[in-house]
Amino acid sequence: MAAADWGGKADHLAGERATAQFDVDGMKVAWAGSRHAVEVADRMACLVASDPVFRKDTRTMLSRKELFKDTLKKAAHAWKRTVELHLTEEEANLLRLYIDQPGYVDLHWVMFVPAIKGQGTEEQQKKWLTMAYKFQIIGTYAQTELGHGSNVQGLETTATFDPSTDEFIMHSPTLTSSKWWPGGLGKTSTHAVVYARLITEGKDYGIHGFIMQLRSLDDHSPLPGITIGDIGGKFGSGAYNSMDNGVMRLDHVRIPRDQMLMRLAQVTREGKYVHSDVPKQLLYGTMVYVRQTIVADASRALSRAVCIAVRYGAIRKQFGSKAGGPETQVLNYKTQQSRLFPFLASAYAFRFVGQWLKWLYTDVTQKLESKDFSTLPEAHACTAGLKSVTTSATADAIEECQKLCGGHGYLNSSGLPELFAVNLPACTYEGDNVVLLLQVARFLMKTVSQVASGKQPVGTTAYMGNIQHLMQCKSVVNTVEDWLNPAAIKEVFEARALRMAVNCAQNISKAPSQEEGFSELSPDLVEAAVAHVQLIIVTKFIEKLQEDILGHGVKEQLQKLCGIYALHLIHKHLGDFLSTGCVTARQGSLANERLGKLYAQVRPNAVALVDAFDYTDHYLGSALGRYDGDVYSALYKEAWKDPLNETVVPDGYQEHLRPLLKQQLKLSRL
Ligand SMILES: CCCCCCCCCC/C=C\CCC/C=C/C(=O)SCCNC(=O)CCNC(=O)[C@H](O)C(C)(C)COP(=O)(O)OP(=O)(O)OC[C@H]1O[C@@H](n2cnc3c(N)ncnc32)[C@H](O)[C@@H]1OP(=O)(O)O
Ligand SMILES: Cc1cc2nc3c(=O)[nH]c(=O)nc-3n(C[C@H](O)[C@H](O)[C@H](O)COP(=O)(O)OP(=O)(O)OC[C@H]3O[C@@H](n4cnc5c(N)ncnc54)[C@H](O)[C@@H]3O)c2cc1C
Repeated sequence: MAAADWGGKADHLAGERATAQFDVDGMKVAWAGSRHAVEVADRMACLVASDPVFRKDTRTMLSRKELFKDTLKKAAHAWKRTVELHLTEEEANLLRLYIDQPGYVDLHWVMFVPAIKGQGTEEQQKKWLTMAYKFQIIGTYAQTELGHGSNVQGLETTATFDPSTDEFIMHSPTLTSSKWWPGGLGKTSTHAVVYARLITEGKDYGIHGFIMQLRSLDDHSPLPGITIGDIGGKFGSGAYNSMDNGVMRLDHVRIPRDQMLMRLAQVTREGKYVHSDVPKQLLYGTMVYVRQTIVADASRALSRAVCIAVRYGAIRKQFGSKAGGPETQVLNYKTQQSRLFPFLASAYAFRFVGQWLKWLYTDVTQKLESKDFSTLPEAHACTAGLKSVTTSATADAIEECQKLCGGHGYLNSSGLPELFAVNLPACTYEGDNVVLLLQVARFLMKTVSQVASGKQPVGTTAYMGNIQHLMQCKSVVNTVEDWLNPAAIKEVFEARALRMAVNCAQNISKAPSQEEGFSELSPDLVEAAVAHVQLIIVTKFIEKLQEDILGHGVKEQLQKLCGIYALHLIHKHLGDFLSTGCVTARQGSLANERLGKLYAQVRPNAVALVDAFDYTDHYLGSALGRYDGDVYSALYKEAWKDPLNETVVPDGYQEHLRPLLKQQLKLSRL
């Protein structure tokens, strides 16, 4: 299908496709998760690619105002098509994804609706979700303030209950309490879930969620007492500037009591605070949900960058043989392969761990519904850790893919600058990645202490129960081939993660207090958390290979990619593996040798492996990553679209360039 908007012209990558040793259709199914997923994604991608309203080839050339208006137009058109075509929720989500332009609808569907679902009572859900589902109201998630983002408990906005009127008074007491960042808040949202300190009967009960109407449903003007606007331009052209991230100040704005989200806690008519018998952390449930979706976003973004760099690498040629033979495709350089193929493997690894995380989230949600809260800490640690590791790796990889494409990768028409700019903030939003890794570390330290007191850990920390073995085992790897054994790979990752966590726990216990020790050792704790999360990713990839995977050669390719993912981490973090005594220097170099062989085996399959992502040229948005590989014509054509090329002689020539040139000419004649 990826050729659908390609039109059957000459395929410059045909030779590359002919060398593939596996069934690309089968790989598409493995990547997407099912045949149904491939089919529905194809249909939605084609729907978007064939609709002129969803064009995005000149997006980076638009002014902020034009870009914002274009986003409003696309969102409205998408909704129109959703209704006209009676799209299912799955189809509508994919439609939004392939439109590929961040906008208020993301916050509406990904945060506002889930916040009400998770924290609203049945009655509140009925009232607000009915309107939200029909887009009669547009909502956002207003948590972060100018002064605090990571420290949610430090938020300053107040919601003070007034029993005389049965209302909350929503107020921003300081400049730093201004809401700052919520997407869609700046210019679009009519409503928001606003997080504020609940004060009743003179007592501060901490942060709670409240539904507030922000703008008139007649003329869109802000309601009395609400000052609201956009926070200004952001990194890169196009990119996240399509989103109206907003600032909001509240001046004693009154809302009815029943607009406090009351599933987790209530305030009675008399003003009495009542907390339900559920963990207070459920207030953070929306963030857990979104972090889980961000892992899937990361694998998608990474796979787009890799697709561009692989296809371009197969087209781009530099230098020939000394004997004057043909020039070399840059993808054939071993240095390109060792930089790029780990990203290819990571894209698949993140995709599979994202599919598993979605399952975990669904499982935990079902347990929560039946009041089983036991798996909540693990769900928090897994979503926080995986969000952090996958988004950081993705942002770094997109930047490296730009370099892998040389100068042309720096052009907007390569698609890479925008891809980088859109995905970079994923390292910050929904929790700064370091802050989240410290949460994982906290969970690990608790687990280590539970293991020490004889409790058997479960789920993703079950390996810690094997402490006697893992603290002293030596890797059995003795030859390059031994690194093909998944059990050998898993063991060294388990041993490294456990030993790093136990080292941290032992060092913390030497500190004057737990808190001081945690703070002092936080850089080590972050590394221990990364080791644990990488173990999860490696494990889930290995488990994926134990499933039924159909299609000629598909499993074999995935085995190679799994090997690359794991072994490149051993190579990259060799210091960890050596210092914890999990591998010897010799085993480290055997891993590297194995890695080189795997790169050579993947090389003839590289283009087909990125074809399996099944991206249309529209979605990829890259002159370098085109399906047909006709890179140079595309680059040439794209250049002429730039507004600078609208006139042959540029604006400003008469005022600035001509006088300068004339003056210099005159001086030279003197
Ligand atoms: C071309 C592009 C195409 C389009 C692309 C479109 C992409 C669309 C995708 C859209 C997705 C997103 C859009 C971006 C929108 C962004 C939104 C936001 O950023 S919203 C704001 C998010 N804010 C944060 O994440 C704040 C981070 N901070 C926190 O989460 C917490 O405060 C934290 C974790 C730092 C904890 O703080 P603290 O240490 O103070 O602990 P607490 O006292 O609060 O907690 C004690 C206890 O609770 C545990 N805990 C913490 N969090 C959770 C949780 N979520 N679930 C369960 N448990 C939790 C914590 O570990 C402690 O446990 P204990 O047992 O006591 O150790
Ligand atoms: C594009 C974008 C969209 C967003 N959308 C929304 C939205 O829709 N709604 C919303 O409510 N918010 C939104 N946010 C806000 C976002 O959630 C916060 O920016 C994020 O949670 C990080 O918080 P912060 O900005 O306060 O960073 P800070 O916490 O101030 O971080 C600054 C630095 O301090 C470090 N640091 C902080 N605390 C610690 C610690 N305890 N230990 C060690 N290091 C620490 C961090 O690692 C970081 O390097 C958005 C942000 C962005 C960039």
